[in-house]
Amino acid sequence: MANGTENWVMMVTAQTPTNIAVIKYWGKRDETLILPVNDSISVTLDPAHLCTTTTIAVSPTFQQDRMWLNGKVKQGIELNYGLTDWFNLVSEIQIAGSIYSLGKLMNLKEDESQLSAIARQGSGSACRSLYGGFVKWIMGKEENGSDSVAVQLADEKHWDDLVIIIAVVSSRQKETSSTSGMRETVETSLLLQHRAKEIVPKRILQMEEAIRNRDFASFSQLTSISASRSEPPDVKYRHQAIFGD
Ligand SMILES: C[C@@](O)(CCOP(=O)(O)OP(=O)(O)O)CC(=O)O
Repeated sequence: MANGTENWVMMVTAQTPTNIAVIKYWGKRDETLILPVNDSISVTLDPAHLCTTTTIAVSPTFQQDRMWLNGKVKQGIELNYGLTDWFNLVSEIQIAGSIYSLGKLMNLKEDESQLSAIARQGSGSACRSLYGGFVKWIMGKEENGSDSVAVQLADEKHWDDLVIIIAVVSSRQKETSSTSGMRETVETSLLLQHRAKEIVPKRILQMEEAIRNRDFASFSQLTSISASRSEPPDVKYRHQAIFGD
């Protein structure tokens, strides 16, 4: 306990990879435990190119919780410690995963369910960064989230000539956060439950097969359908002028 005379600082640093979803999750069934409405699959990016370096510091001399992101203080963060996060990428763009690297920092190696639960508190998709290669985040059914875990589908050597190019088209922070976008979708979308129950489970199986067979045509097609959140066929019945752009 702090008695006013102690001035120690304890620091731990961890580095974790980021991941990019190829079958995305969109919507949470529990916002506290961060439990998704559907399974998702991602590719973990090579940490030699993209990663997050997180340093956490605790000290009885710290007066308040503070967080720095890429060297700048972030406001409105409530933590019981000082935390610095560095992305080796220019901005806070949407590359899912690893934001606080919490599981790794706490060094909980044994229990996969606990690791996923802790990583999810940083950002739901962060639990997929616990493994390299291709990773599935199983949504789980239990109310306490114990079966909502990340599992590795194939390691990083399985498809080693697959190259992912990240093109940063804007460094502006996105206007709607994933958290609020998902909340609004869960509250208002008539199609979300249909997507989660009927569409995604089939896509997950197709994607698993595409990864297993290193079938780039299917892999890329499934990835782009999942990213656009619209369904083929992409038929526009109205003239372009009606859309007003
Ligand atoms: C579209 C997504 O990238 C959304 C990721 O959302 P987050 O997991 O980053 O959301 P929060 O937990 O609210 O921080 C889809 C995905 O990565 O599966």
